[in-house]
Amino acid sequence: MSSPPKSTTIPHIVKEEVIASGKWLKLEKTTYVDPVGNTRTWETTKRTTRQANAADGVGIIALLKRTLHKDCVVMVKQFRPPMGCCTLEFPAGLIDEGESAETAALRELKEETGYKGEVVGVTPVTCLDPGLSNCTTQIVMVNINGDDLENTNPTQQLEFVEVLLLPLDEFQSKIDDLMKKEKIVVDSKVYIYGMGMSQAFFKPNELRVLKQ
Ligand SMILES: Nc1nc(=O)[nH]c2c1ncn2[C@H]1C[C@H](O)[C@@H](COP(=O)(O)OP(=O)(O)O)O1
Repeated sequence: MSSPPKSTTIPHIVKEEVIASGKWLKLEKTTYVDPVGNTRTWETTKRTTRQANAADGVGIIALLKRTLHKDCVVMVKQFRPPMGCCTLEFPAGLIDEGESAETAALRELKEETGYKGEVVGVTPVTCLDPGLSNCTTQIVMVNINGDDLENTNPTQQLEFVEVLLLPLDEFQSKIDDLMKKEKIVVDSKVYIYGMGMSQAFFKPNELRVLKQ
């Protein structure tokens, strides 16, 4: 015998109480009503730095294009305190006050890698880890003319960030090689991009036979 259907409600936030706050982050107790009308709580982290009507930060998929070279994705390796080890990530950073995602992306790319790029696309605001935090990002696609004089000997402004160039057509396998060689954790956006690239390069027709 099936149980009677529960009434459905539009889930919504009731209140947000700050439990702890630091310079960069705060922890809140979020009280909300769930889809069946029950009032519940959730532990939520938020950045204190978010600018009005903007994502918290940008991630940058930067493609270095040079004559007689394979196109390479510009990656950064750095020690990340929350992980307690080095990570492999797309260049990224927080959006400053009054900045657009595009401007923040070109600024962060220059700071972290030394390259000067040109924006060719930008995603909508996307969430990063919605079970943990309200943190959002916009991913900005950037092309870098590696033949341009200003990009032939790039000088980064952050000494603790190592720049790695990974060929686009071997992106996933180069990452797998790196992970075998050293203790490094790969950002999930990066690995998923690699899986997508492998699909596009090596199994481009497989998707067509799949039903929606
Ligand atoms: N959660 C954080 N804790 C900190 O102690 N400091 C933090 C946090 N998040 C950002 N920052 C600091 C570190 C940098 O000095 C600035 C700017 O970071 P940005 O380069 O924009 O972003 P990432 O490259 O993603 O660190 O903020």
